[in-house]
Amino acid sequence: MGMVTKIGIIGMGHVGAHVANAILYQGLASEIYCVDSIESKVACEVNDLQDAMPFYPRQARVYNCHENYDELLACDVVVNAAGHVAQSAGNRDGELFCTAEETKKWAPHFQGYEGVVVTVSNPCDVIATMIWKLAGLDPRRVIGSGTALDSARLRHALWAETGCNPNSITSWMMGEHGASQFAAWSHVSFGATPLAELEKSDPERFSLDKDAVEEAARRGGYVTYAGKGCTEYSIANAATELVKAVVQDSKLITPCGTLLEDVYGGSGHFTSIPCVVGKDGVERTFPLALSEVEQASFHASCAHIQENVEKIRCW
Ligand SMILES: NC(=O)c1ccc[n+]([C@@H]2O[C@H](COP(=O)([O-])OP(=O)(O)OC[C@H]3O[C@@H](n4cnc5c(N)ncnc54)[C@H](O)[C@@H]3O)[C@@H](O)[C@H]2O)c1
Repeated sequence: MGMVTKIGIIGMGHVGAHVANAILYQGLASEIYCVDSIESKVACEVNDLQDAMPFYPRQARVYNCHENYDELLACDVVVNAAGHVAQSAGNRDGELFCTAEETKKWAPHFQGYEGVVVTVSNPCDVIATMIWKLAGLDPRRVIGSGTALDSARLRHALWAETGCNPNSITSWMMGEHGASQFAAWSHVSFGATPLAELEKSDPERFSLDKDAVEEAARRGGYVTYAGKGCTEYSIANAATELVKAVVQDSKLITPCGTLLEDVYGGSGHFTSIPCVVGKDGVERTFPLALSEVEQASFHASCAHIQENVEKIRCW
C-alpha cells in the first residue's frame, strides 16, 4: 500500500465525486486525477476532497485535469462516470446517444493505455463495448460495473425479506445493467445453504415471492432516483470495489461487465456474468450453470444490448 497508485476519474458528477471520496476513504490511491468538461465543477470537487485530506487514512494528491484526458494515461485505473444523468429521465437507455457522444470525445485517447478502465456510465454494457472498440484495448482491461450494483440491490431485497445479513447472502443479478437484467435464482444461497433447501426446511422464512424480490432489485435505482435525481452511494461503492480488486490484485469473484466470447451462446458485446477481477482486469470469467429459464433471460438481455450497440456503432 506504500506504492504510488494513480487513479483517474472522468466525470466528477454525483458518481465520480463519490468514487473519489470512497477511494480516498479506503486509502486506495496516492494520486487521483480528476477530469470533467465543466472546469468550475472539477475545481470545486478537487478543493473539497483536498479539504477532507486530514480525515483520510492515506494522504494523496488530487489533481484538476479539466478536459486533459491524456493526463490519465499514466493511471493504474481510470473510472468512467462521464455523462448527463438528467437525460436518463428514469430510463438508462434514454442516455444512449448522449453518453455515446461523450465517450467519442475521450475513448480514442486511450489507444495503447496499459491500465484498467472501470466504466459506470449508462447504458453501461453498450458504453463498455464502445470503449473497448474506440480505445482498441485488450477487452479484459475494460470492466463494466454492470450488475455488481444490481446484485447488491438483490441482497438488499433478500435481507429485507429474510432478515439475514446481506454479507452472508450470495445472489447474482446477471445480464444487462438495465431493465432486462435477471436474478440467477438457481444459485442463491444464505451462508452455505442453497435457497432451494431453505424453502423446504424453513418455508415460513424462505418461501419468497421471487418475482417481487427480483423486481425490487431491478427497480431499486429508480426508488433512489425518484427522490434525489441520481444514485451515488451504492454505485460509487460498487465501482470502488472493482478498483480495489485491481489495485490490490485480490482476485475478487463478482458479477461485472465483460466482453462475451461465446458465453451461453453470447458474443461480441459486454454484459455481466461472474468474473475474477485482479491486477489485469477481468482475469477470467466464472460462468454459472444456468437453468433453461435463466438462459432464455440471458439471451433476451443480450439481444437488447446488441440492438443498442447497433444504434450507436461507429467502428
Ligand atoms: N452503472 C451504474 O450502475 C450507474 C449508476 C448510477 C449512475 N450511472 C451513470 O453514471 C453516469 C454519471 O452519473 P452522475 O449521476 O454522476 O451524472 P452527473 O450528470 O451528475 O455527472 C456527470 C458528469 O460528467 C461530466 N461529463 C460529461 N461528459 C464528459 C466528458 N466527455 N468528459 C468529461 N466529463 C464529462 C459532466 O460535466 C458531469 O459533471 C451517468 O451516465 C449515469 O446514468 C450508472
